[in-house]
Amino acid sequence: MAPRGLSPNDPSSYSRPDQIILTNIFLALDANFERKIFSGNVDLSVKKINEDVKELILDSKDLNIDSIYEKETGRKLNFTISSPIEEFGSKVSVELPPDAPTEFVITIQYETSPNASGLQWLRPEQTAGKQHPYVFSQFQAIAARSFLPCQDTPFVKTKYQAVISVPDGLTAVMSAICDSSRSLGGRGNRKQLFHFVQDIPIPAYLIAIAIGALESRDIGPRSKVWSEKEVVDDAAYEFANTEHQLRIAEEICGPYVWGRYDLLVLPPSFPFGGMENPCLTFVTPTVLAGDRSLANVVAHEISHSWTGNLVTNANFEHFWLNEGFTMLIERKIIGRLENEHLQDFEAYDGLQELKDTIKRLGEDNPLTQLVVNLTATHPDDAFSIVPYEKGQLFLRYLERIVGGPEHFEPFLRKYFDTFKYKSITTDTFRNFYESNFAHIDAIKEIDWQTWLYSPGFPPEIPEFDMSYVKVCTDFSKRFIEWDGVSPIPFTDDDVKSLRTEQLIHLLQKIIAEEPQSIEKLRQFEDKFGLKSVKNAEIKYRWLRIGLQSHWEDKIGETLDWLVHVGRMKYARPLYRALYDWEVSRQRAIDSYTKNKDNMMHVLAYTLSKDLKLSE
Ligand SMILES: CC/C=C\C/C=C\C[C@@H](O)/C=C/C=C/C=C\[C@@H](O)CCCC(=O)O
Ligand SMILES: [Zn+2]
Repeated sequence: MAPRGLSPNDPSSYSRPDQIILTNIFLALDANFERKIFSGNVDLSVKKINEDVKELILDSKDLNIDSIYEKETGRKLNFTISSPIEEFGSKVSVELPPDAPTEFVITIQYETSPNASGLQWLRPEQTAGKQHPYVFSQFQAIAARSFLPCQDTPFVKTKYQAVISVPDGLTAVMSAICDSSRSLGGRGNRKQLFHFVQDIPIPAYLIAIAIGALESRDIGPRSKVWSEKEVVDDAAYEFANTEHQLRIAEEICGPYVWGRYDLLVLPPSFPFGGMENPCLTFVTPTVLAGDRSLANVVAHEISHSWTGNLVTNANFEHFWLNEGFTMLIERKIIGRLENEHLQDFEAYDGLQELKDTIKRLGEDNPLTQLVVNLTATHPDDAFSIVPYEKGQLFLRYLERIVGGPEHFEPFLRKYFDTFKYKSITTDTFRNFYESNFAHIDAIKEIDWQTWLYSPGFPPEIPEFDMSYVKVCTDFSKRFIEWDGVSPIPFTDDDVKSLRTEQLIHLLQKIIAEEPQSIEKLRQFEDKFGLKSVKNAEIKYRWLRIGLQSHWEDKIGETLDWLVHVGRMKYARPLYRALYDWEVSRQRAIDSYTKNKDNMMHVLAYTLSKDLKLSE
């Protein structure tokens, strides 16, 4: 448990941007794969808000800080580093010279730790090509402080530039524009330099880096896909609709300001489906289904170009502002890209997952509120789909109250335009909505208090178009009522008639049912071709169904899969299911213990709690 930080703006940060605020970050770092560290300098430009401020407080985690000095004069600055508070890291207090001007630059010489919570260093054998090492970052929510000393709060947004030196033969990419004219190594050089510029102010959690044997393919006028060469062509196929999605997003949200929209497909230990790093979305290889059926992850990350990256939650208590809006825009993109039935189908599917999550967490659990209190809670411990799905339901409700998309979408564009480059809280959004729709009487009936601050189910569930749901409900009923002795109640045509999304939904429905007999599951697996299924959303649900029905064959299959796949969305529920069954519990713990050093920190940390190995 961490006490609320000193910051009045953010319980997860030590920093005091109300006193003195970062205005620019310049990183000059060397990537050392032997030692698994970055080392070098960061120049932090700062601006006093209070002229009497005596110290600059920065967040850090496991950083080895060598020296801090004023850049212009070279004067050394005294600093102290507090003892760390668990996952929150240490407070770095830098003494400011009494005559420091209002704006100045400090240089910090430092190196990261091999255990940096925001970085994963992979040995060559852990990569697709097996020849070269790889490192990637995941800084949301508060792991940027393990890469650089900074004000690690989304309240603070800065531009950044970086010069990264990497071993010859490897390529560095960042959440910025690469200045390729300056990013040259030269034959025979041991190291090559990559230069990056991010000219739009972003919070520290959106700084991102990956270095590996990367190749790229153009997939549109402003997009490339990057990955190791073993997967780059599959990735280019899967994401071929990116430009189309970007154009639809611009119709809904306004101009795309980030210049490039590239994608990086990471190794399978990447812990999330996607991460909206500006200019370069990071994406898990588990979305490479081979049939573009999981491209909604890209619609989601594209949406973040406005929701989260332009208009940002001021701290992670207001995370729903990032994710609820993103889910809304994601589904609007799907609606226009495909059809409105699918938009509603996905929203309905999300509602089922929300119900399961609220049931699991408990209806009175404060973490099921839209706005949460993170005073004593680490953001990683608060993370769930609640801000995503409950947030999206709230926005759909707010949209309906004011007369539907025709009125709400122009409002959304105005909202993005008004608050672009800023970080805001829920109150700012509420005031903006209420003043924009002051002429609509119906808004008086909105129960903001319950929607925002009450735990449990949302006060109102919209009516969804059920065209795609009906067949899933019918299939699920047929399966559940089937005795397993008579012939399986599905024809080959039935199987072919289902869209991938419907099969996923059908499996989700079966998860919510009582355990099924293994004989039924075997026949279902054959009929629907689930044994060697490539689609990770299907595989994950099928493994869950197998485990909850105590099908022993599925224990080994699950553990084998999870040795490589670190996506939290799959790994956590599957590990929990293994833990819940006494037959698989010890095997799950043994497998976790053996593999945890190969997992990204956020997964190892949350799994240790799921497996009751830590508090
Ligand atoms: C109320 C919750 C408060 C704070 C949570 C914020 C961050 C938590 C941290 O664990 C990082 C989350 C990063 C998420 C990135 C991408 C997601 O959208 C992926 C969703 C799951 C998936 O598809 O794999
Ligand atoms: Zn998101």
